[in-house]
Amino acid sequence: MRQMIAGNWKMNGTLAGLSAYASALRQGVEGVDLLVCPPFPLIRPLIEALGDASIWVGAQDCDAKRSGPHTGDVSADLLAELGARHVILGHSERRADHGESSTLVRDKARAASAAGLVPVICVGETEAERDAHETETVVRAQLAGSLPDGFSGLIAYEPVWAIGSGKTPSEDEVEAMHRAIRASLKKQLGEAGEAMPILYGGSVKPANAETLMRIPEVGGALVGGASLKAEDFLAIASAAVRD
Ligand SMILES: O=C[C@H](O)COP(=O)(O)O
Repeated sequence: MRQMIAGNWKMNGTLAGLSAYASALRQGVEGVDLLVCPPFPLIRPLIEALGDASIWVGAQDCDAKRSGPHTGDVSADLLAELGARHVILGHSERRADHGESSTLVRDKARAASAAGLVPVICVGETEAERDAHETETVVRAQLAGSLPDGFSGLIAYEPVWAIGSGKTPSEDEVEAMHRAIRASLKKQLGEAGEAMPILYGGSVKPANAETLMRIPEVGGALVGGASLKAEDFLAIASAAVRD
């Protein structure tokens, strides 16, 4: 199955740098789905800079409510109107920095789906939870709490300790967690859980992408730091499995 390589710029990127990035990305990579999630203000300019290239643009968060007196928040409906196609939800940085619970993530996923966006829901254990051998329990609980009934979208497994650290789990560990997530998805969603893409995220780089993308049940990557340089992002995409 075609893999998805998604870039999460986090709080990085500039308007001034968009044109060069988009030109480089427009060279593209065949047979792989590409998604770039810049900060909110860059969504529309990036869509325009990418023009007719088959590259999706998404957001890094949305609010759970459709509209109203919520200063500083951004609705899923507005993101969809801007042309965003996906929205990352429940990233560990949102869960940690903004105290987002799985219940809130679930409500955001509902709002995103209602607006026609494709949610990419993130789950993953901290280093302390891993050391306490609680990885599967934590991730199962996050899935149970974060996915609305009838959820349709993607999952990203991101061990928190692997994010931006240069460390990754072993291939066996990644495979075991992706299989555990698949089992949870089937249990929660039935048939819909069987084919739902499960991305891996956490220190994916051009040097390790080929190894990671060939692990069974890995449906692509959610890339942070390495998505900021178009050449690195494309190198990772080149390592993805073709359809
Ligand atoms: O959303 C992306 C992840 O947090 C991974 O970030 P990273 O590739 O910089 O480790």
